Amino acid sequence: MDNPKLKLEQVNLFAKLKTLKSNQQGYPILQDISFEVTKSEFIGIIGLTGAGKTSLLRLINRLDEPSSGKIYLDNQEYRQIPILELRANVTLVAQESKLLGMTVREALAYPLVLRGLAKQTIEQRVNSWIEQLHIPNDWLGRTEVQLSAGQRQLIAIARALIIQPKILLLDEPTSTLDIGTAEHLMQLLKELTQTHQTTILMVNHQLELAQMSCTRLLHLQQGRLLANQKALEVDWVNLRSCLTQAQTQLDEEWS
Ligand SMILES: Nc1ncnc2c1ncn2[C@@H]1O[C@H](COP(=O)(O)OP(=O)(O)OP(=O)(O)O)[C@@H](O)[C@H]1O
Repeated sequence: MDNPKLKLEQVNLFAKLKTLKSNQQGYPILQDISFEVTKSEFIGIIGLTGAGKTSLLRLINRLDEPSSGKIYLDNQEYRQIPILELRANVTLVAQESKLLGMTVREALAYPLVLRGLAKQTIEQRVNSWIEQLHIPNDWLGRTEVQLSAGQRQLIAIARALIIQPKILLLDEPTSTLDIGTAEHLMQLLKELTQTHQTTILMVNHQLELAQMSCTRLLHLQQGRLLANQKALEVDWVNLRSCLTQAQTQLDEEWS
């Protein structure tokens, strides 16, 4: 793959536990992860509970550092990139997002205010995303406590889209959305990879949504990359049944 946008090279992540002595290593969370992602790709990240999906997104957003191995953005090693510059290009929407006591409209505008954009530009961009995401007007004056989990999730996604990052990291973005809203969002995100060359990495347990949007699938199993496959080459029926079976078994072991 020529000139990859994002590249992970033999990345390992071990748990940092307070109880460990200085010469001890925590248990492995991610092991020997290597892959490359180019512009405009829509990557689905799947795997059972605890497979390491969120940990992987956190590393790519540099909320955590790899214990060993390297991550590159446009051939520049992550640690060489100033953190604010990195986060302006690589934005994470976590599973739980906060609106910091602002109203929805204020929260949507805030990242653009921080970037010093003109008031009119901010208003135009905010209104455009409100329209594209079908956000009803009566949500705009509400604060976090007046929103449902699904409404909060959609606002968090809107806030990330408004920044227009080069790489968008989504951790289970549809987990609390109704199916119609989820499908509409997948369609919008897919268009964004084409119109803005945005690269998307999305953790999603809902395989049918990954199937409708993703161009490639990364399958994590117990912290290792089990498969890195083009979406068109994935046997979705078989994958769905394997994952369901394995998750049931895992749930039984834990109960
Ligand atoms: N801060 C941490 N310290 C120690 N262990 C952690 C930490 N965060 C995650 N882990 C462990 O790392 C493993 C991977 O967790 P992670 O949250 O990345 O999984 P996941 O695939 O996102 O799971 P889920 O689908 O349940 O969200 C789990 O065994 C978890 O217990």
